[in-house]
Amino acid sequence: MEEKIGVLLLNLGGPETLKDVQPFLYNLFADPDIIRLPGLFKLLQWPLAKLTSVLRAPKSEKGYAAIGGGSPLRKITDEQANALRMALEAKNVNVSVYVGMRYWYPFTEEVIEQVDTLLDGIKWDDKGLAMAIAQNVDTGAILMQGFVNKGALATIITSRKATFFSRSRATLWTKGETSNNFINIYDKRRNKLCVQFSWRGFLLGHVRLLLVKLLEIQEQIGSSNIKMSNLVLI
Ligand SMILES: C=CC1=C(C)c2cc3[nH]c(cc4nc(cc5[nH]c(cc1n2)c(C)c5CCC(=O)O)C(CCC(=O)O)=C4C)c(C)c3C=C
Ligand SMILES: [Fe+2]
Repeated sequence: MEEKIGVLLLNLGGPETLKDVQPFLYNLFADPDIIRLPGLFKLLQWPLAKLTSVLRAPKSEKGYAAIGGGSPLRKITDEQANALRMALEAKNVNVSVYVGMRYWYPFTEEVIEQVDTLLDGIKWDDKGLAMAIAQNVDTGAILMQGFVNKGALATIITSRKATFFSRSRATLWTKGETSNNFINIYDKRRNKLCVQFSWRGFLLGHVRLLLVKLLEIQEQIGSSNIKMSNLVLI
């Protein structure tokens, strides 16, 4: 059996939007490795983390607003992961590279869980690719059709943005990286947008499966929660 190597790049994470700043600071201050209180004062760790994060958030938000509205840490770390993945693939190393963060998304624990299950369940073609179609959950309209490799899929999981593998340029590209018109992927934990993955090689064999998937999604999150902007990546 071919050896498979997984590389997990660990970083701390940073708030991606201004709304993330206070909960991010809470995660940071609640960690005794960052702020350690002696003896019984330990019991105050969480209330103090809450208080200081709320007090500090407005000033930090101003700082983040000045640099584009969020931390660049995740983008930089994702880019490092992609560069590493491509460099190892160029050396014919069968590798999957992931990013996990300690204080913000993608949280390390989640990444480990999701990535394993998903990547192993996909039938990759002989070039390591699978067809991916982004579809509006509500209207059924196909928005985007492309190919993904393991790297693109890992990026989708960690960045929550539809990312494809460009066969002509042999690189990953995230839809919207120049236009800012991203296809966002649902994250149950934040209850934001809707996503379901299912991967098959052929578009035609897909339609029925897709309908089944849609029904499943509606059952899972309740049709009232599905907005026009909700997308499904199949
Ligand atoms: C009491 C204040 C703070 C301590 C102590 C502190 C220690 C500490 N922080 C990191 C890593 C990060 N901190 C980040 C942002 C950040 N940290 C604080 C405060 C303390 N950090 C604030 C208020 C903020 C928000 C930004 C700001 O307002 O200045 C980040 C995120 C960086 C990003 O890209 O957004 C990281 C990462 C460590 C490792 C550490 C002690 C070892
Ligand atoms: Fe800090």
